Amino acid sequence: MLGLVSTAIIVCGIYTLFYVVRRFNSWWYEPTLKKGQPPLPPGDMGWPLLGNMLSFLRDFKSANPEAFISSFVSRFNRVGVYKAFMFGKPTILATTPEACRRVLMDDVHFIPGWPKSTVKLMGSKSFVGISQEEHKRLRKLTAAPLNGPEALSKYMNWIEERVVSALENWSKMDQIDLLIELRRLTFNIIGYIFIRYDPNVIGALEREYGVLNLGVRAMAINLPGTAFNKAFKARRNVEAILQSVIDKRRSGQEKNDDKNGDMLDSLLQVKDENGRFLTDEEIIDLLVMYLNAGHESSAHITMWTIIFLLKHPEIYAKAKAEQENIVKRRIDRQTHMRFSELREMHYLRKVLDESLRLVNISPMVFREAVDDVEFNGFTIPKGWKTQVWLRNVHLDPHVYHDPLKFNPERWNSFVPKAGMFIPFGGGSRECPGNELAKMEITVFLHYMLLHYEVERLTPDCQLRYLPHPRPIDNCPVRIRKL
Ligand code: HEM
Repeated sequence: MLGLVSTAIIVCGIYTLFYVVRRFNSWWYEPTLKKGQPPLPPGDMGWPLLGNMLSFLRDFKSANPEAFISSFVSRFNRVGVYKAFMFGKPTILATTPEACRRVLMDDVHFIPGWPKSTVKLMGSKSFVGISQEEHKRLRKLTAAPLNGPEALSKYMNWIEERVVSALENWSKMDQIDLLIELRRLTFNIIGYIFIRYDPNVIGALEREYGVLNLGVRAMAINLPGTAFNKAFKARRNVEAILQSVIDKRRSGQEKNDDKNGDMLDSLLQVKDENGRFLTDEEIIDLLVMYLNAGHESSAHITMWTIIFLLKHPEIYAKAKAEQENIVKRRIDRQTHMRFSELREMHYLRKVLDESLRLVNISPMVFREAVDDVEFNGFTIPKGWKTQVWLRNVHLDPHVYHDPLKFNPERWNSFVPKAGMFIPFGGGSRECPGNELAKMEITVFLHYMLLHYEVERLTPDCQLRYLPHPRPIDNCPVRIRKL
């Protein structure tokens, strides 16, 4: 009898302890709401300190990353917002088009809320760390010279030259790791736009970025051997390289031979309303961020579009036929692409949109609520991080029919409502390189489809989803000229 009682006490004790530990984050972090205020969204704040990171990492290391958000939807219904605890902070997960749109478009109540690791690696003076006013000013300075039609038409032929020469070189090699080579190519392009072309500097930077990027979505644990620690060292090396580029440019030792100047020239010359120039630290942080954001995603999306095309020969054939028709319609013997031809590539545009929808290079983007915000009968509390789950919106069967199917034809009649198609984020923080990225990828596909045959050597390779979705072997391929 005594034995039974003590067993019951131990079981109750373990159960109570488990319950207390499991509820700890809620008790500790959830604010007391004012009378009449809607409740916090439903959800699960996981374990103390770790929160939901273990299940996030488990699902994103599995073959089914969708399980992470699905577990909230199945337990708490499709309400669009859930409470959680991620990257060491109480967090709201926004998962439907309506919720994502609300957060992305509301600059008054939401500011950037990137994890500490991202801010440390990109720099507190880059877009992920500066105030809204400063952000507006620097966006204005950098976005149009990068992404506006005039800038794009200026960059197009240079990009074309790089693409043609890369494909030619790759076709002479037995095989290449497609992602690694595409990354090199896109880094050359963004490097040229920002600091013009010095192959040694660009090559050294590109190697450091390979390491830096792996730490961007990692926990900010700076211990020897962690992804964050290695990335932090790479960031220091990048800083040193960029500082020497700036020093040479300031001292006139190294002149930019293009009379129009590059982005670094603009950043060195710009003054704010009080006549203050940007400091080297500010310029370096901006460059670190732009050079990173400006090559990784474009390389990944190009690789994935090629993978999808190879998997679907009928779509490949249609995309190729469109490019052949465009070339046939040229009245002169012109061999270069024309900027206006991009607008004629209706089918390729659908192929690209479908890749962007399926790949979700950034599963989510990060904001923070600066005030209590009401959404859908719930309160998003002031000071909480808010993750906008682009990935979930794009792969949600309530939004897209048969969402895991690569089907460019879906774009024939489907016009997405606000918040339904957000591969470049949205609002004042929407990707400032979106048109440049689409142009780079389109130019690449134009030449690949017309003049090359690509064979994927390991089509069944396992995938990895963090920090970005990719085959773990970086997609070896053989490329042959037709
Ligand atoms: C297919 C390629 C690309 C994809 C899918 C992509 C996606 C994104 C996403 C989702 C964001 C976050 C937006 C938000 O917070 O609402 C972003 C931000 C950003 N992207 Fe891109 N991007 C791509 C290419 C580029 C390129 C080529 C550049 C530069 C030339 C670039 C520069 C940036 C910068 C600087 C930001 C931060 C913007 C800010 O906070 O104001 N991206 N991108």
